Amino acid sequence: MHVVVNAAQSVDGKLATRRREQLRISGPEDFDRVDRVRAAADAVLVGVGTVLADDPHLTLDEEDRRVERLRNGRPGNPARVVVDSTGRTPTDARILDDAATTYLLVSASAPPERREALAAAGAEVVVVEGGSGTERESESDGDHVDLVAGIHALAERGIDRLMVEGGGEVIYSCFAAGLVDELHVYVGSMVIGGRDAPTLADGEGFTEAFPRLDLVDTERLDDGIVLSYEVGDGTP
Ligand SMILES: NC(=O)C1=CN([C@@H]2O[C@H](COP(=O)(O)OP(=O)(O)OC[C@H]3O[C@@H](n4cnc5c(N)ncnc54)[C@H](O)[C@@H]3O)[C@@H](O)[C@H]2O)C=CC1
Ligand SMILES: Nc1nc(O)c(N)c(N[C@@H]2O[C@H](COP(=O)(O)O)[C@@H](O)[C@H]2O)n1
Repeated sequence: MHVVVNAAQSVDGKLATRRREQLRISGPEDFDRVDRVRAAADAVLVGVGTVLADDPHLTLDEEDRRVERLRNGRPGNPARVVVDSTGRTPTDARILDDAATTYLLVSASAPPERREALAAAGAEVVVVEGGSGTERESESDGDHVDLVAGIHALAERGIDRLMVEGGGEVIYSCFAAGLVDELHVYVGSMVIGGRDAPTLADGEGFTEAFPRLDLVDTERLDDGIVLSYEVGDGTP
């Protein structure tokens, strides 16, 4: 599985305001780049925090890209994935419409009635059992789906290339589990501030074994810059 993380942040590293309201950090040029990254992916994954805050759709904006995918024997839109331990995704969330397959990765603690309601609303609910650990961390408590096992379940469903679009809790967990191959960060020319505003990587935070990144590209778009990294093997 190849995992690409993409996010837009302010200069001070925030993904949104302290109120967790969706905020336009980038502009049309960057949204087009994001659309290209989505088009190359088999699935786009977010955490339930992002679904509750933004109600994203996560489909392709450009019809030409959908047509090209169909021509190549792929679904028009990539599948959508929500990491949602207890099944908090609203049944009327935009992500559950019929524009693409939507997988909800829940943990065994998700109440059966929520699983049933979400399946009835169109989701393919996948119960992720606690799996094997990784070199860094494996999480499978009530609030955290084991991402290693979750990614394995997605691979079994034919997903080879996964784009992770946030938010900060899930991005941190992906790094903590050693799953990230590429990181693309759009840095918008603004300051958001706020100690409680979500950042690119929240969660517990690292105190050692910090993931090391190789800067492989920079690109000026809109009034900001895209930084593209490959994730190193952990040696400084
Ligand atoms: N600027 C940008 O590019 C983006 C900004 N955002 C912003 O980020 C905020 C949402 O981010 P967060 O609150 O961090 O939520 P999140 O989207 O990272 O979801 C976190 C939730 O997912 C669930 N979860 C299940 N398994 C998990 C695991 N293994 N690791 C982590 N979480 C797991 C937990 O319930 C957890 O509270 C919103 O304000 C949204 O607007 C979100 C996406 C992109
Ligand atoms: N790349 C990017 N730039 C911004 O300025 C943003 N605010 C975001 N936010 C995330 O994009 C997703 C929206 O998806 P749909 O347009 O609904 O398909 C969502 O996850 C936002 O948090 N991204």
